Amino acid sequence: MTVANAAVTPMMAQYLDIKAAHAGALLFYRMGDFYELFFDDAVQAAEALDIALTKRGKHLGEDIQMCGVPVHSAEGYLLTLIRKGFRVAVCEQLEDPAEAKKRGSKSVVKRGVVRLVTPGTLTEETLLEARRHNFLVALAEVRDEAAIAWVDISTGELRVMETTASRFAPELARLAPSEVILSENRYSDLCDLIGDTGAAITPLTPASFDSASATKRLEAFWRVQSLDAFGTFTRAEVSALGALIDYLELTQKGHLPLLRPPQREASGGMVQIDAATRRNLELTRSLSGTREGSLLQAIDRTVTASGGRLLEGRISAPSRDLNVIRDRLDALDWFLADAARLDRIRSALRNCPDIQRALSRLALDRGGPRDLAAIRNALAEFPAIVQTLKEQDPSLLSSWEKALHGFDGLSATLEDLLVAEPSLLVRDGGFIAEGCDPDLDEARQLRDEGRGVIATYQRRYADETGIGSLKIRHNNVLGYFIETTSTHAERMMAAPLNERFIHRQTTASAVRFTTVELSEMEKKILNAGSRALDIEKGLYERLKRQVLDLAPQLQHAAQALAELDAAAALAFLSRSEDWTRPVVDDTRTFRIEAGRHPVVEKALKAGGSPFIANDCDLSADLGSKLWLLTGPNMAGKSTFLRQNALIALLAQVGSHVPAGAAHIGLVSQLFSRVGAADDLARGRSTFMVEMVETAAILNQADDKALVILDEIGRGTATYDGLSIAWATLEHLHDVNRCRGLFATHYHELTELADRLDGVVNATVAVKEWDGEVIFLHEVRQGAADRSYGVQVARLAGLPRSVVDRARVVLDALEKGDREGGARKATLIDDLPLFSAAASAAPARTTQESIVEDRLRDVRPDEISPREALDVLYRLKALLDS
Ligand SMILES: Nc1ncnc2c1ncn2[C@@H]1O[C@H](COP(=O)(O)OP(=O)(O)OP(=O)(O)O)[C@@H](O)[C@H]1O
Repeated sequence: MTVANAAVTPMMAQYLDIKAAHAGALLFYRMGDFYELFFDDAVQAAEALDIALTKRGKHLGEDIQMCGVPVHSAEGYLLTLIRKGFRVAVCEQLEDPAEAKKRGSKSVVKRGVVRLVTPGTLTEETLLEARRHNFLVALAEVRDEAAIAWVDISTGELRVMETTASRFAPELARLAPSEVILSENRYSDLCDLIGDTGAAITPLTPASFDSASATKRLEAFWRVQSLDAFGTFTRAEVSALGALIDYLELTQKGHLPLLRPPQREASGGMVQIDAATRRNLELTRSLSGTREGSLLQAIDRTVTASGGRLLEGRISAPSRDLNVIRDRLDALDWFLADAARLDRIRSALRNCPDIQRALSRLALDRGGPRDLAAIRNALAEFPAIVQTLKEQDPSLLSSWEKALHGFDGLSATLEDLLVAEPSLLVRDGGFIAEGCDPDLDEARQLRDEGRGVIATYQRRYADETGIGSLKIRHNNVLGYFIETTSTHAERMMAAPLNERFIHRQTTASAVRFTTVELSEMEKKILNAGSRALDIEKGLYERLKRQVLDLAPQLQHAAQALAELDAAAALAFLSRSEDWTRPVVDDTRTFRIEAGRHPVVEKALKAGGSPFIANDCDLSADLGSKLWLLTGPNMAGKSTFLRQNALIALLAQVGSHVPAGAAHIGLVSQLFSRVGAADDLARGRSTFMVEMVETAAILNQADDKALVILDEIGRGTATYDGLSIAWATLEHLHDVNRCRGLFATHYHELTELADRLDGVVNATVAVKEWDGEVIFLHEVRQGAADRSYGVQVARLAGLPRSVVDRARVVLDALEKGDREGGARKATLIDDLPLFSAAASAAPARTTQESIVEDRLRDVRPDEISPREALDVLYRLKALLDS
């Protein structure tokens, strides 16, 4: 669209044209050293960034709102805007303003959008989390087929998976993308589902998803005759991949990222875990949404960012392939076998910067000398790593070792040419080492000598004028200039000094001059400086080309480093936390001896308390095996449930496990639910959420599933809840025939153990002593005798009157239950409403018992009179407390 409006200045016309083509984004319009925003963009950005909103001129009679950010600090502002859900079109000047002037004084500098910054297409170090992937996901459907493709352009990873639309939600939960693209036809149907993941949603026209043109687009992108070179893809998969490439072309404006060929992922290859289970087990994020408190955080010992990203991916998608699991376990054991070897590899890896992200920035032309140095520094560690891996045995390790060869030439060139700590940006120069290029050395010498000469000028001018405070300074507007305070202005501007010193500027406190020789020397310095920079730029381009020529090999090597790091980190973890290698096979065994919860154990350890290990056996040759766990609140039921799920998951990640021994028959699906938390944001009640989630399990779990249900049914009236829990257990047992753990406060359910084969009662033991519960955290066979809720409430600090009253009500209810429904009502009616004080007697007994207990330990014959007095005071204090 061209704006033909006489009242509009040429620059404004250009702005409006560009803005019209990028309506959905804030337009960062480059003007000199600033990115300026106008109109509504300015209003939104000023508010989001908390910067000043100003006005400049008028457009169609209205003030033009405006704000701006300096180019050199634009990244920080971009980050804030992206985090707040904006997308930004970066519009640069495409020519030197001098060029524009040549076309006439009114000509506008050519400008164009060079990049559309969106959450899923970031590459800058400052905009990304080092240890997390930044996925852009495409959801595609072609007739009955569906597919999901995802790319992290900051690492080059590209994958695609055939799926069904009903599995979009769990896959999105696994990938936790920053941005999801989909056809605008499906926007309204899928908007909520994607919104739940917190990702930005970008609808595109259906043309972006057209599978026929997608094939051509993909073939052109990888310059191949046919996609068959990468495998066979369904039409939906091609559509999803094509849409990703289309969107990258749209956002990257000609700078295409370095992507590895698409890899197909089979959904059957990994344990299926839905969003609620992930949340509930706090796999990579805790319930509060942060890494803190998650399984990942508790076990991540990787020393490189790419190793960290790989581990997160593995925890999110444990394998169901026995060969994969065994290979990973073998690699881990190889590291464990030799402590020195493990430490050697980890210290070499620690020095390896993130090659994947450096490469991606170089390919997109957003890199700089520091990215070259990152690759150089990583390459320098390769020989030591290869040397260590040479002692290998496991097959996985030998393939990693092979990936690290073939970089000697590149490594030597980077070592020779780059300085130890180069600048971030090419334009800052100074990153090429001395002695590499005679022309560069000469230009630098001239420039530096010139600077030295200027220092001698300053001394000379001070002598000549007799002004000791005279200085030669430099700024971008005037270049080099001579400056004196205004007190000397008159003398400097009168004969004879004014013949030599040419006046340039007067400011409030100073006057500025130049001389012919100073201007000439400045020209020389500038010429030499820009010549040096040009030479450096040329060398940078050459080095970049050399690196990018080896990009596929470097990506492969980077992947090997990440794999090595993940294996070594899990070995290190196993060694330091005393974990064991699990047996994983294709049976339906599930036997864990002395299992622990890695996160709870870590928290307890920090507080100096031990974690009580527990066994669990859900092995079943045929049919179902379910443990029904009863026990008081706070006894450790939820911890026990989760620890068994996590141990199975870790085993299938290919990790050792926090247990004395573990034998896990492959788990296909993992489900974990807790009697619900409210989901008010989506307008669903506690109970509704609980039932929707339970329904999902009952409809999906197969006989290889592991199901963990924690107090299902608690969100409604007792008898309704009990009946639902009862029927759910029966269904899991008879229909799903899965392995599972079911924690409940409904003691009536324990009767099911007599009726259903394969249902076993277990309880978390407590000791009751003098009206107090003591948690033993030991899981034993059998059912809990009662729930101790009132005692636990007391421990929580409920007022004594309330606890006492609760005890009276509980007695009445239990008595009523024994004597029949009608009798219960009478008993409750009979309860004296204000008798809490009267019934406080038992509590008093408790206090006296403690005193008695202490007294029993006192040996009067063995203590001194002084100690006896102490005991007396302490006993008295106990009585009064
Ligand atoms: N095996 C264990 N060894 C030591 N401490 C444990 C163990 N299991 C649980 N705990 C401690 O007990 C606390 C309560 O555990 P958990 O939440 O699992 O109990 P719960 O029985 O599920 O309680 P509720 O029924 O109230 O939900 C934990 O925070 C932990 O500190």
